[in-house]
Amino acid sequence: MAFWTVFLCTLVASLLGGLYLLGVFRRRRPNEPPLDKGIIPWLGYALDFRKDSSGFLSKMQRKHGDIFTVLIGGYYFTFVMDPSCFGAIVKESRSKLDFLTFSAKLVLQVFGYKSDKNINSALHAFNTKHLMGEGLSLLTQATMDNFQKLMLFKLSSGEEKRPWQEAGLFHFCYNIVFRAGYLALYGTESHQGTGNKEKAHEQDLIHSNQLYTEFRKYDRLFPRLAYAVLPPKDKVEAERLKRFFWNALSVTKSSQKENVSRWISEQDQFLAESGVPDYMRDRFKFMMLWASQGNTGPTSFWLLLYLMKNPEAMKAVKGEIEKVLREHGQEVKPGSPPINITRDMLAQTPFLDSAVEETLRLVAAPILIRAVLQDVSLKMSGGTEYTLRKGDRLALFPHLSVQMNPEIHPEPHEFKYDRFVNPDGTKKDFYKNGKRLKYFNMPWGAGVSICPGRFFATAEIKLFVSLMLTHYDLELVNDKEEIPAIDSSRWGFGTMQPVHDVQFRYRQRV
Ligand code: HEM
Repeated sequence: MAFWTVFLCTLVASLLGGLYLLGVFRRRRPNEPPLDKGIIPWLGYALDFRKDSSGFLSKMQRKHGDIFTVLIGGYYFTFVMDPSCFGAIVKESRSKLDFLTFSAKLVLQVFGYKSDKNINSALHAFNTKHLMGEGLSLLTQATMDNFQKLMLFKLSSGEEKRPWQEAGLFHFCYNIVFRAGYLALYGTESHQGTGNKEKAHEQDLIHSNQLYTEFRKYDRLFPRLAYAVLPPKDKVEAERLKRFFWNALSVTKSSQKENVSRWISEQDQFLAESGVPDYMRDRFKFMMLWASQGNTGPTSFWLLLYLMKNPEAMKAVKGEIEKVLREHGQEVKPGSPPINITRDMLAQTPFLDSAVEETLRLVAAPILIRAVLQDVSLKMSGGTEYTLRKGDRLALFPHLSVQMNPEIHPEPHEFKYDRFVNPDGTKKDFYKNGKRLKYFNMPWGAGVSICPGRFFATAEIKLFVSLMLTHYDLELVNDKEEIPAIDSSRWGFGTMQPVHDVQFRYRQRV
């Protein structure tokens, strides 16, 4: 009898526990945002969210308004779509809204990197030192040198025209920008041993191209890897690719490189001094490769495509670059050396800046996530105050709530190269309901996790596009071709990618 009582109690307790975990008992409390658990226990809206996050969130916003809590794969996410309270969220103390809890899980899953809170905080100093300020000039110059190596081939006579070549624009931009960025950050082949500079240079071209090819394979698997929904065959491939990168960027291989950026070398040295084992340092470098190279190439593609589809924008941006070059005594003509664009010169291009920002507005779509460590209260612009529940996650999707919001950016689907600049070159202000907004474009995230590479990324994109416009003749193979749609399986992972490539022709001028 006693046995059956214990058995039944255990069974009931397990059943209740199971139902609790599936979210069956969760109810909306007073002052909490509307709660929507969907119809599938535990999974909730995971399938809809993964298929097309933007479409799903847009539907939820229409149904519930500017704040709502949804169940996605066992977690309750509260999405806040009202930009006027982003400031309060971003500034909330880390003891209440924490970025690291969520990101630590993700980076372990996708890069095999086990992060440590103290080390993470200490690494921020290297970002400030080398990706901003003085360090940025060095990196910009290194990137410029590598772009020249990859893109500009000297003609012996300086007279005859090179033939037209055809390629996929997305592939072309991603390939070149990835390789220039990779070589600038992770260093070039050492020629100390052989003394043969040409051979080392040749090796850099081959090696960086191989790395790009493997990177793209990983890139394609990335969203499903992050959602942990890869089928077994792709899982094996993802593991192979991880190992490939850990090995290619390993401590042993890096020691044979020269010109390694101080951003990479000093972070690595710090990890070593903090007692992080070699194999984990390799994984860290893979994570940095992903962070630094996964978005810049795709953004350059979109910018170049938007310019090629908008003659007025192309004329303004090209004219601006040529003017800056002229003012610095540089000209693109037969026999002249390739142009050299410095960080100072990049500071004199307000229309190109605006075109970059406009491109990011259209195609950069991160989802910013914080773990709610204590109950938090949040006041919306309409005055209603909500309580976010401890244990849930808070999420922002600025692409929908800010960047494509017609109240902030009229005709949000249009590319307007000068959207962010006044005719006199100063930056424009943006408003919603008559109130000036601080957060009107958020491609880089915000607050503690804001992208530390944003200035470098902008410099890379501007260098690449400037070189393409000044040294190459460019045309679309079919100039009537529409701009391809965005691949909706990648929302939330930074810059979006197109559903297909666009063929173009290019020819180096001189
Ligand atoms: C167009 C190019 C880029 C875009 C759109 C972009 C976007 C972002 C975003 C949205 C985040 C924050 C993610 C979050 O809050 O969860 C981020 C983080 C980060 N980005 Fe970028 N990024 C770009 C280029 C770069 C480059 C070139 C570098 C380095 C050279 C870089 C380094 C990083 C690092 C290290 C983090 C992690 C920061 C942390 O965990 O605190 N990014 N990036």
